[in-house]
Amino acid sequence: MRLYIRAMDALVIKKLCKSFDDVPVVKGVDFAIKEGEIFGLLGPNGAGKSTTINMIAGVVRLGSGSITAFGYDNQKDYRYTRRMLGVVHQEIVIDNFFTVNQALRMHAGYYGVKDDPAWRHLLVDRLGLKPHLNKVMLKLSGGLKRRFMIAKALIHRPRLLILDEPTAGVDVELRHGLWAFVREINQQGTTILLTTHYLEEAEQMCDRVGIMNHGELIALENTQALIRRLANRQLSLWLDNPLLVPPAGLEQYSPKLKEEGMLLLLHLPSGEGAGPVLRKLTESGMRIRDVETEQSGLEEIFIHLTGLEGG
Ligand SMILES: Nc1ncnc2c1ncn2[C@@H]1O[C@H](COP(=O)(O)OP(=O)(O)OP(=O)(O)O)[C@@H](O)[C@H]1O
Repeated sequence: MRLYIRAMDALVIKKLCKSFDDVPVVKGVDFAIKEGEIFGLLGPNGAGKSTTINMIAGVVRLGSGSITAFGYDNQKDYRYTRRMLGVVHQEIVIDNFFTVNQALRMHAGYYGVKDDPAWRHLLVDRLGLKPHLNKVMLKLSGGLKRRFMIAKALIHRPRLLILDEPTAGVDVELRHGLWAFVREINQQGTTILLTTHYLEEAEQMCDRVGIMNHGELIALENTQALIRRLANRQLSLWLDNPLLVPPAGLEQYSPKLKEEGMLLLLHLPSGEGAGPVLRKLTESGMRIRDVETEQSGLEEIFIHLTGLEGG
């Protein structure tokens, strides 16, 4: 008999609902995250992502449904789940008059965890906070406050790190550094749930993504599988001889001519290779000098599914 060992669920969300003033903003959301995953919760402004995350974190009261973290109910077993989660909220919340060092030590105590200087130093080091340890928080720049919030969320070594827009308003270099660090702690075993408006980052970072729109989950899939299933590919054909109009019979590929008729652009539907259309064109006598294909990504799928522009 073969034994299958399944990864434990880090988070299980069932039939989650929430209304504010009788207006439903989360409408029956179901999903589960496996331990060790990097999961992205995406959606346009107002889709209900932060409300969902705030219910997971226990800072917004559940409307109905259930949330279980590592097998513990986040209502009944709040004392346990609080220890297992580290949350970086979207709004910057800091302890204005404490220094970075004081605040980090204090937060370990808040979670009932003994101060672990080696871990604290590693966080401080990896998040570039070392030169700022003795500064009061009030005087930190926005980017440094974000880095502090990430250090604070990790100080008690949570098993699930939740990042709600951690790179909003952060410069490109710091964004890369933060994601590299998130990847590193994920490889060391921490499960990650994140939201971001930078869909390219979600595409690169997330094993799976859930897309929310108007309080509902409208897609939930392995990121690359979603892209393969829904993304179109653009085929660019550089021709030997210019065309005045696109060749007949290609309507399904929405043909367009550019570069004074020397470049023919075709959209390949998802799942269709370039072979058949190339054969058809060469058989019709068209001389093709060069071919390029370009795969659209999560951004285009997001716009297609939500009908809205991403970030
Ligand atoms: N405390 C609150 N009281 C009343 N309405 C709220 C409250 N919190 C959120 N909302 C509303 O709930 C809806 C969902 O907001 P939420 O912040 O969850 O969306 P989001 O997907 O995180 O958006 P964003 O990407 O802009 O952060 C919005 O219409 C928002 O105005």
